[in-house]
Amino acid sequence: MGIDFHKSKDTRNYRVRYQPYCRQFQQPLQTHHGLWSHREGILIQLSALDSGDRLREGWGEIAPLPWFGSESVTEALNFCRSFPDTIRAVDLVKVPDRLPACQFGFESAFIDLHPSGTKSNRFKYCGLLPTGKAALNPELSVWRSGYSTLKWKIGVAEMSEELDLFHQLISNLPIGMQLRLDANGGLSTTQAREWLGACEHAPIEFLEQPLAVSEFAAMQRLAAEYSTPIALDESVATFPQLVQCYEKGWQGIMVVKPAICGFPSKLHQFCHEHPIDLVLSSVLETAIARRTILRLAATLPNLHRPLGLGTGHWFADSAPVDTART
Ligand SMILES: O=C(O)CCC(=O)c1ccccc1C(=O)O
Ligand SMILES: [Mg+2]
Repeated sequence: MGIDFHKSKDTRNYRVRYQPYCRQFQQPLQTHHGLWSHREGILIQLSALDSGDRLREGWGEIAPLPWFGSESVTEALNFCRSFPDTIRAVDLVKVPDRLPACQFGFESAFIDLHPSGTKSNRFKYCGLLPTGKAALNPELSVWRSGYSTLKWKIGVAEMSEELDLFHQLISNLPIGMQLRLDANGGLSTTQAREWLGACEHAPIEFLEQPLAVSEFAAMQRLAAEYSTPIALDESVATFPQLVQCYEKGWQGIMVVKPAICGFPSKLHQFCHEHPIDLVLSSVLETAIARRTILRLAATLPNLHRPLGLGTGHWFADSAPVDTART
């Protein structure tokens, strides 16, 4: 990950193959952005014979999240079709900034070809609860999966109804369990204040993206006024946005979804040069992108917060996707 693959000495020609996929969720995920029922993406495979005539393969994944400002799967697929079917590491610069999920996918495949022996890190994870009343079901597997932190979506239903569920959820939380609340930018300033008031004496790790991306200054004011931390998510979706929020003086938590944040090497470098309070988070990608994210996590400094990757139970077919055809 420390290697910048744009300047890599790897001059080999790799054959590129790609395979679109679609995975159904066990149940749709309800967020302020709407109802989401399946994940579509593209698996990337690079292959070449090495000097000893052994086949070398690297895998990457493009898992866009257009409602967060990344490209769509169609745009990603059009790019894959237009890209040469043989590439070298230096060709990564040709993946433009308007396609951050493609930047992640293609560089991931190169990283996979050059695995560096990183220390194995045992991380804590945050499990994703279903939205609304469903979270209260004690039979849910997330309650028994050993998570120390759970995330619950808000900004979806009527405020009073959600607050009522919130109090029930809090009173049922096991001792020591923390909760992340994620509004996906769906609250007004007044509602955000009401939520932050309700969080005051509850075990809330942070309130994620309470307001719309355009409300940066208002989120800075909320962060200064309340004891519950505010985390940015949609506001820092892509790498240029992350840099911009940092430069505008955001000192709070940043939830970064590597799969839509552009080149992992750029994120790696930025995190090494700047002391950011980082949470890595899933976009409900497959095991391929997850592997890249875990490799990245193992190389980052100050990654003290549980990883937002506790989403495996979301898929109906939880077997890892490990084959690709063209
Ligand atoms: O970050 C996590 O803990 C879980 C992942 C998550 O919440 C999520 C998953 C897919 C798309 C958007 C989001 C989000 O954080 O808003
Ligand atoms: Mg979020």
